[in-house]
Amino acid sequence: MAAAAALRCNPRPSAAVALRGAAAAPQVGNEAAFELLVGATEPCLRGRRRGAGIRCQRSAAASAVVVEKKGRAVEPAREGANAGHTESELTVVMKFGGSSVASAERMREVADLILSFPEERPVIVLSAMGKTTNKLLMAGEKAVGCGATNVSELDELTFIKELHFGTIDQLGLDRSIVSGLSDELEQLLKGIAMMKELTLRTRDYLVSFGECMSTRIFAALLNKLGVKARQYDAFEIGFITTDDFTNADILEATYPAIAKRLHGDWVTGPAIPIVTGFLGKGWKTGAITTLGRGGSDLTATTIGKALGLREIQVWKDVDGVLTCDPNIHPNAKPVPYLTFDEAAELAYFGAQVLHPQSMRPAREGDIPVRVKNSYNRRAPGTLITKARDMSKTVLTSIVLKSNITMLDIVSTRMLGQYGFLAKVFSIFEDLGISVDCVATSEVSISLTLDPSKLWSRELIKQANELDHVIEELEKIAVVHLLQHRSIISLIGNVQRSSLILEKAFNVLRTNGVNVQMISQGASKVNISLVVHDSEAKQCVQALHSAFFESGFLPEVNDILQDDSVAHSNGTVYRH
Ligand SMILES: Nc1ncnc2c1ncn2[C@@H]1O[C@H](COP(=O)(O)OP(=O)(O)O)[C@@H](O)[C@H]1O
Ligand SMILES: N[C@@H](CC(=O)OP(=O)(O)O)C(=O)O
Repeated sequence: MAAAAALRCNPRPSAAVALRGAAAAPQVGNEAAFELLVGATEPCLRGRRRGAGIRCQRSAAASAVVVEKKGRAVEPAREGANAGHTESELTVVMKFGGSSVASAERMREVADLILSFPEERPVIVLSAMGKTTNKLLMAGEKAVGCGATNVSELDELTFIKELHFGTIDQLGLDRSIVSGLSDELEQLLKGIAMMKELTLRTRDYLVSFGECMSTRIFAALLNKLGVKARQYDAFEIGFITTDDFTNADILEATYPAIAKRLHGDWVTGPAIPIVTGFLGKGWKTGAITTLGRGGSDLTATTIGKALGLREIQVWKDVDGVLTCDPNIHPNAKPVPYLTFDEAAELAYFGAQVLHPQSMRPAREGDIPVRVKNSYNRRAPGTLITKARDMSKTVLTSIVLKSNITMLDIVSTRMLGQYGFLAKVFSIFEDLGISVDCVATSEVSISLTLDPSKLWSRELIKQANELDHVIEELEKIAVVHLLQHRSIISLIGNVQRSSLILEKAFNVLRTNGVNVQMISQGASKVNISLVVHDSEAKQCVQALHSAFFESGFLPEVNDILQDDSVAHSNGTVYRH
């Protein structure tokens, strides 16, 4: 079986490039203890990779680890734990968010959780502890105006030091693990105070201390527990990004680079990799970048794709992706299955639970993503895959994105009809502003602007930025700027749009809400409605109650099984 797998994995061995020599080691069965694996000093015989990264194989005959560029895709069997992966390979990536590692107790629990999966050989991605990122940002803002001599007294700096040194003490670790970083952080804050300026580039350097500290502490904890672990700063191991500070995009070169580094280190000296989430290195500047708030999810899926892992797990403080934000509706329920498309729409349109870009690598590598609760391990969570049976799906989840800017743009007919749309969008392109939802008529366009892209510019400049957009648009159109709007996204099966919209508009009419724009059709899994901010939460609550708590969906499912309704173009059903 192993030999056959190896053959399939390396169809053109002559094209392979020798990476590193290594002595043969005995194969270890899947059932072998975790400690045995991480304690092993020799690489096992074979490994193979899927996805866009490199494929690695150690030839038994040549006694060398070989790496070759991805040729034709190799489909491993998926059945069973670690199916298709040999013992020399890392199998899953497990990402733990800030809430999962917020304290010494939580770190112990996460260590215990990881060790409760002895059959896995995981890569661990960690976020900063608890609210550290927010505290760092706050410290930076305060430093701008407090004067260098007062930096040491900043409450946020004291909080960060107490949290990290306190955690180290409680875990019985050595303070030197982070003392250098702590000094560097204080120096940086003094620098900001002296310059009286906090640029986006400095902001990214500043927040990087959170992940750099949490990963060092956690790696030290695992090592203390007798489990070999190795800490990595993502910006040192090949996470190459654009230089868009605070919202950088991962570049393609990242995949082979991190696969080479993580796999190479693993086969020469197996130790669980503990990688900083959220961080990268700008390809032009060489400076530390961040991937946008919540970006550790993206770090995890990038690693999953690069190494062709069996599964990507993101461990949160909720029982998976829920039917809506639990802060909006306490009765939100876990959604057991999602497709990458649904999850991507959901994330992009505001569900904080997943980073907006995080589904892309998973989809490209076709690696399943499991969203789990580190506070409730037994909860099944949400499994996100390429496809699922949508035949009985109507609505999956309701998402709210607030504080949206909307523009109504009506042509002054200075341009021909065919030139109007092109001109409008070229203005957004020139100014680098993303558009979320669009509705067009012959001579007008309504659209909403992506707040995260606006946010990524300095907040202070936002007003000027919009002024500039409007100034440009007014050369060809009459423009109305509508602020404080919200997008409510109904994620589900758009093939059932009549059913969804009939129910939704019923609810909105009952609540006296006027929809200001609707966007449907472009996405097969999302219908977006724009309402005023002041009505949005109440709308989501009412919609959630109507769709998920009133027995509506089970009733619809019953009807969908009835052929007569299946052919009734979606309009005949009971209320
Ligand atoms: N549809 C949703 N499903 C689940 N959680 C959601 C949803 N919308 C918003 N959330 C919020 O997202 C939080 C989890 O995301 P996040 O804080 O980024 O997790 P972590 O920091 O652990 O990665 C939850 O605590 C919840 O409050
Ligand atoms: N620490 C970063 C990155 C991150 O992903 O965090 P979390 O996983 O806790 O959402 C942030 O707060 O944005």
